[in-house]
Amino acid sequence: MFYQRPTLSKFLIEHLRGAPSEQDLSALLVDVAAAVKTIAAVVAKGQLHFRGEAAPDRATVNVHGEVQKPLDVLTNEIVLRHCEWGGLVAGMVSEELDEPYPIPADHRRGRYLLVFDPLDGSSNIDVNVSVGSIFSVLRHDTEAPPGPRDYLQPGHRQIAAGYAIYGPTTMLVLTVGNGTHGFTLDREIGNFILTHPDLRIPSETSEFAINTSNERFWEPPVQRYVGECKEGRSGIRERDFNMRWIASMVAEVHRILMRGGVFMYPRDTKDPKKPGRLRLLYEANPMALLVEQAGGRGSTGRGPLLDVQPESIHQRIPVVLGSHEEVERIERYHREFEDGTDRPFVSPLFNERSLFRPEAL
Ligand SMILES: O=P(O)(O)OC[C@H]1O[C@](O)(COP(=O)(O)O)[C@@H](O)[C@@H]1O
Ligand SMILES: [Mg+2]
Ligand SMILES: [Mg+2]
Repeated sequence: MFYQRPTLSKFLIEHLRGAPSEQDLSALLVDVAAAVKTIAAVVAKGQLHFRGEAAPDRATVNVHGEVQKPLDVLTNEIVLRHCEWGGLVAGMVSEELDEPYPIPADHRRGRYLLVFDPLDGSSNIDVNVSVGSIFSVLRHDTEAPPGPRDYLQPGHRQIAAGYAIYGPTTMLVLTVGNGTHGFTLDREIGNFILTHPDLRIPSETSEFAINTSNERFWEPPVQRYVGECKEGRSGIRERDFNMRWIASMVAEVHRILMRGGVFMYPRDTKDPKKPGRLRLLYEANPMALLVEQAGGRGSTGRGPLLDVQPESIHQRIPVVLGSHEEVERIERYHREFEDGTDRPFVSPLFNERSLFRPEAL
């Protein structure tokens, strides 16, 4: 089948033409895309994949203390095997590995570091809901093999970032620093085709995504923001909001890139040892870059995500991202909370237009 639209390889050649130092980057991204195609095929098979084989009977636990599903382990292997041999990466960090993955001694080492979450939203696998993979590429401009500290680069140093979403269609959404672009996998010809060039996130939204079962653990600025959204047209926002929660960050960010919205996994007090749920290097940073390249904003609630200096490879971070004006509003609520000028959140039962407001009783 012949397409007028560019394939991923053609797009990369055109977009990286002016950057001779990044010649190998397109080759690496093509390797990542090959891994994504393999994962798409495996995910699509579901339980059929393990038919007749010993589906692992002993659950393993990753560095985060989370039970690894067989597909977490398998998809991690798929990315490592596709990307370790091409002489393009110097090392890799994965959500599923305690330590950075060193390139085997008999393979050539390249000048890039690949960090990834091979299967995001894996709790959705058993219920056949969209999952994804997330990745980010950093530079490693030295001959020496990378140590853990070499991966601790702030998000604005990413030279490429992307995710794959395994939904009704498989898509690869990518940035190499000049916009965010979506490619759809044509399974018959095995190619990613540019179907969504230059995605733009509307700056305002009436849709938010947050796990409200954690509401009692949120900080006041987040309670204030979500409370005001829920008040809808009877509150200070003067319009109704809609809410979504897919429990798969890839699917939430994809929706935001397609039609706007705001996604939050904020700091909470559920587990005081954890400053957030999502991981900085391979979840928050790549998504923040994709969102910012599409005109949105990525924040911790207190400042830009892409400016955070990582302290460890599996560090967690609060995440607020999506439509620019909404994220700025949430940041303002955090500032007002910290300097004591915030408006205390008043239940809708007692707001200005309610019959139940204290002075009306
Ligand atoms: O259990 P919750 O609060 O719904 O968490 C959902 C979040 O966890 C994640 O699934 C974490 O990713 P992993 O599946 O890679 O651990 C995010 O995609 C999602 O936003
Ligand atoms: Mg994840
Ligand atoms: Mg994962």
